[in-house]
Amino acid sequence: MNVKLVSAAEVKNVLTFKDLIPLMENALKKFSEKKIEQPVRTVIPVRESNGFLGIMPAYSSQDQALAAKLVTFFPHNTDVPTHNAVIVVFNTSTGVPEMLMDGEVITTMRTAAVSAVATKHLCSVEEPRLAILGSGVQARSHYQALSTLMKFKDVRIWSRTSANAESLSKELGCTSCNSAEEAVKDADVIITVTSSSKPVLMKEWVKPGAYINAVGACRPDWHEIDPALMNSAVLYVDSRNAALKESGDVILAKAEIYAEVGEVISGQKEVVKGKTTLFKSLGLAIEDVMSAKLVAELLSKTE
Ligand SMILES: NC(=O)C1=CN([C@@H]2O[C@H](COP(=O)(O)OP(=O)(O)OC[C@H]3O[C@@H](n4cnc5c(N)ncnc54)[C@H](O)[C@@H]3O)[C@@H](O)[C@H]2O)C=CC1
Ligand SMILES: O=C(O)C1=NCCCC1
Repeated sequence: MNVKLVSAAEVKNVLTFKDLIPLMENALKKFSEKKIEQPVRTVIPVRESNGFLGIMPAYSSQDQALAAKLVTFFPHNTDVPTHNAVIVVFNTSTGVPEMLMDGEVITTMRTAAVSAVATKHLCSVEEPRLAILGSGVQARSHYQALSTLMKFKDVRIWSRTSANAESLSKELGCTSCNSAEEAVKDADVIITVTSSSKPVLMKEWVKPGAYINAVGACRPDWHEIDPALMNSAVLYVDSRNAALKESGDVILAKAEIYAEVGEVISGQKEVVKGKTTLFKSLGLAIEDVMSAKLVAELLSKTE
């Protein structure tokens, strides 16, 4: 077996949001058009660490892309990232494994790119006030991704560790806030990217008509969003099947799913305008598979 290893540095060198955002838009569209082979991910709990191993395969015949991501989430990690991943890329004619690629950078970037796509379709405010709850890897990548699509009137960041919020705010040229309520006041776009298993965003703090990218809380007994907010917002998801199995935000609130964001992109569903709107992101294998194919193509051009 002759498998090419692709490091995180090599992925970082070639992957851009300029390429990734339209690619994720196309991946979400194809997923909701049922053109993708993808089960809901298998999750192996590692209870001693309150973490898990996720197994995420997908295949796109149209793109001749076949791969599987193995991703771990250990929320209490301090010296290493809380999320680590590898992607195995297979030859679609023979099934022979061809690449073993870093999946952490791809996960970091593709997740933010998906939120940027959802924001483009579901938020109509020209120069929004942005609030970010959380100050980790996804907080930074979400700011970077959305900044490629829009300017912000102002940006406020809250984190349970104020020093981390201050540090990221200084890095990005934003304002750090001492409470989530202060951060989201009058915000047009809110991004929740915490590892909290209890709500960090309450309905009464959110301006009517605001748009929320809810990215954390990927287990059925974890939630980031106040159930009252889940039940008052127009709810979009990346995958109905994944949301109904994995999303505590949806399950615990018994919230009604209006549409997959891919159904909006493909024109199967109209956007409901003028109402508080929430996109619940869980992460789809096809996002990783298409990202890995792009990285492989970009790397081949540099050889
Ligand atoms: N939807 C998707 O496709 C993906 C979702 N995620 C999720 O996004 C979230 C953020 O991921 P990363 O930024 O990579 O993690 P990270 O570990 O880099 O950052 C986590 C952030 O959450 C905060 N936090 C942790 N526990 C908290 C609590 N109990 N209350 C309030 N804040 C708390 C931390 O202080 C930190 O600011 C995680 O829940 C992760 O599982 C991650 C990758 C993909
Ligand atoms: O899609 C992913 O990759 C992940 N989603 C939820 C948190 C773990 C990684």
